[in-house]
Amino acid sequence: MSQTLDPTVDPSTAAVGDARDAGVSVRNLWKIFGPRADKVLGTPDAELSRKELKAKTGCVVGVKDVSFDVAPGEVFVVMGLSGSGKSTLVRCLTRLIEPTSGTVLIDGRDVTAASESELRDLRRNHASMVFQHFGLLPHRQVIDNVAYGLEIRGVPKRERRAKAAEVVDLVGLTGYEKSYPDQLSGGMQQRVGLARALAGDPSLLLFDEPFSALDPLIRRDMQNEVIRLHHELGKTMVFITHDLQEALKLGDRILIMRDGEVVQIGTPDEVVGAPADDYVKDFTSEVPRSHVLTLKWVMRDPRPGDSTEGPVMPCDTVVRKAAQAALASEHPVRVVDDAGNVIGIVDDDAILRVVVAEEESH
Ligand SMILES: Nc1ncnc2c1ncn2[C@@H]1O[C@H](COP(=O)(O)OP(=O)(O)OP(=O)(O)O)[C@@H](O)[C@H]1O
Repeated sequence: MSQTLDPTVDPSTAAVGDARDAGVSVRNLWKIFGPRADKVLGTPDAELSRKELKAKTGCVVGVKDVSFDVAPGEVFVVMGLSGSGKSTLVRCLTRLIEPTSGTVLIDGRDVTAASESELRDLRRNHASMVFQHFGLLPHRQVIDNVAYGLEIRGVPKRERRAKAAEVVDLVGLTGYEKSYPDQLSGGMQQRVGLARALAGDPSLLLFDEPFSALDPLIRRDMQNEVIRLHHELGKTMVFITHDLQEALKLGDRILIMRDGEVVQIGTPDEVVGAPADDYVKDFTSEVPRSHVLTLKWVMRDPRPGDSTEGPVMPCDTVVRKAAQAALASEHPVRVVDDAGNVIGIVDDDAILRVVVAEEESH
């Protein structure tokens, strides 16, 4: 998909000035719920575990010192178990929940310093949210649900209907413009929610577990829909899920949260190939590695006597995709970087080790 940021740069130490080019930039974000929450920060209590802090002060840490950047056009997934702080984090981005401290920039604009009217402008025109519960207006037809945000903005009827028709078409709902929400299946209602979010042409889409309540097959369709829309529109997306498969499928990078904190930020292959700790390892243990790991993870250094006749493949080729051609060739695969330089060699047994280990774990 899009270009990812350099994972070796620790976002918590990168200068905020660098963040102006990011689609979203978050620095040292905290949200503490409870009485006198703002008194906790800057004291040793802030270092307590979530459980200890709750016992001592009655406050709950929703988000704890979180920093990250999302590149323009990137799909950034926030993943974690229930209660890990995902919803709080994404709501802090547009201040639907007021952060206790920290900064958030969206398209270079400082959200944390924005006035009420600037916030309204941000939510209407720049950052749209898609929720699990669609929040559709039951007495309005699809077309008017989709156009609702434009209506609030004061866009004339003819213009907003034309724009709504365009996005209804984009999400595959042509023919249902005059239907009412309760005449649609869950998946179709979610498409209306998507269309509504897209109607204002925001640069950023925020998804809060939008597909969790859908049947698995419909859910897969909707994930594919998001991928297709991303290819077509290239918008920056922050997508929350507790489902690792969904995270791996959609994310250019994944942020894994636990108890309000960041445990790891990485590309899907980094999260599966080099989990930051046992928590991430547990999460990823069921993942079919050949579907996620790229040749970069299984190649060895080139040696002088290596055959130069094997197939050439880019280092970001997923092992499963490489397997057939690799195993069919008598010569090992030559792995190349973007410039076409051979940076590694993949022998058959390296491929088989991944594939066989996967078979054994199932
Ligand atoms: N308004 C609130 N007041 C007090 N505590 C809250 C509030 N909202 C959330 N919390 C707490 O903050 C923590 C993070 O909650 P959050 O809803 O962000 O997690 P989540 O990862 O999105 O979970 P889920 O997947 O279940 O929605 C939880 O411990 C939750 O109980």
